[in-house]
Amino acid sequence: MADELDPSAQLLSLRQSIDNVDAALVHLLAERFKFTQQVGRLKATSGLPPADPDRERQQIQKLKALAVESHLDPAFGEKFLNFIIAEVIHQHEQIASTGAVATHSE
Ligand SMILES: C=C(O[C@@H]1C=C(C(=O)O)C=C[C@H]1O)C(=O)O
Repeated sequence: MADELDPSAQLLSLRQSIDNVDAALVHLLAERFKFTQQVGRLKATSGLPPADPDRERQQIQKLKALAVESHLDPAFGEKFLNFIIAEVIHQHEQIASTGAVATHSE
């Protein structure tokens, strides 16, 4: 257990767990963007608008309830989801106008 170790070993162990969570978040976000890009292509070929405010409101409500259950600040959960959704809408606009999402690799 991390709390049986000296402080520097505890810090290392906790940071390894944080790194694992960060890696999982990146993988989950990459999967989410793969699906949202499919939605973007479907909307573009069907003439649907990039944003769907009703769906966004439903998602925010669901996520805030989940955040409360999970002892996460619901205001933070809302900000986080809105940040992701804004990027998704931007990508949907790009797909509608150019047919693809601009890629960034560093
Ligand atoms: C992915 C969609 O497009 C947009 C992005 C959303 C999201 O990232 O969850 C939700 C609603 C839309 O504004 C969708 O319509 O489902």
